[in-house]
Amino acid sequence: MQFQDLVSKNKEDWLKVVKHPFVDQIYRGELAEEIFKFYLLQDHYYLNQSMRNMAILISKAENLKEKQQLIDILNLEANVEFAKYQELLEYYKLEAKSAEEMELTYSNLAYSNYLLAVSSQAGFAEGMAALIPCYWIYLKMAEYHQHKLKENDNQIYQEWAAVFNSADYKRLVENMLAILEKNLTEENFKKINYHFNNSIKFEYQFFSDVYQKKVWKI
Ligand SMILES: Cc1ncc(C[n+]2csc(CCO)c2C)c(N)n1
Repeated sequence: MQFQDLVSKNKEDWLKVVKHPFVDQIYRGELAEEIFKFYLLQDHYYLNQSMRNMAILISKAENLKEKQQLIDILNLEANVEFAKYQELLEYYKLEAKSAEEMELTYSNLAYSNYLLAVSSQAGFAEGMAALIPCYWIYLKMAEYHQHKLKENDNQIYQEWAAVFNSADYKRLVENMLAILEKNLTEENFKKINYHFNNSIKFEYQFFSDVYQKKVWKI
């Protein structure tokens, strides 16, 4: 079994994420600033949880090479993406809040806790399968919308997009895919696909809630 089998099987769903209006508009420079600011605050929480999740996966990695690769990715997350978010929050004079102090979207709370639950309670391969859409889909988004940046005169959105369009980022994602592929078998494919698909759906819902600025209310 190969990563490509997961890609084909889930194509209809992941293309919906890639083509979500939030993504199209950010690459065109047309996304309303209010929505972007809302995304930043929600995503700040998500990234914090995502770093915890990576730490769990690092602890479960099978060998030194996999550990080193995952540590590199955590390093990128902490020192590139998360650092960029801190800068952006300062630029917009926004203050990142803890979960108890902010209103989260339902999908943000559900997705970040889903990742932590799979990583801590299921095996290493399942944890990787649940986590990979988060990285891989941002690469697919970059590939699909990159050409729109030429006419995008929003400097902030350009900088945001640049994080996911570097050779370094591509290499890190490819390393993750190789780790998953090594752990993919006929026997575990169904389970792996289940987690991969759930996270793709969570990515869609994350954008969808943010696009509507829809916090969790009953
Ligand atoms: C909901 C949500 N899903 C995925 C990402 C993208 N992302 C999160 S961590 C990471 C690794 C590199 O820092 C990447 C690409 C996001 N920001 N928000």
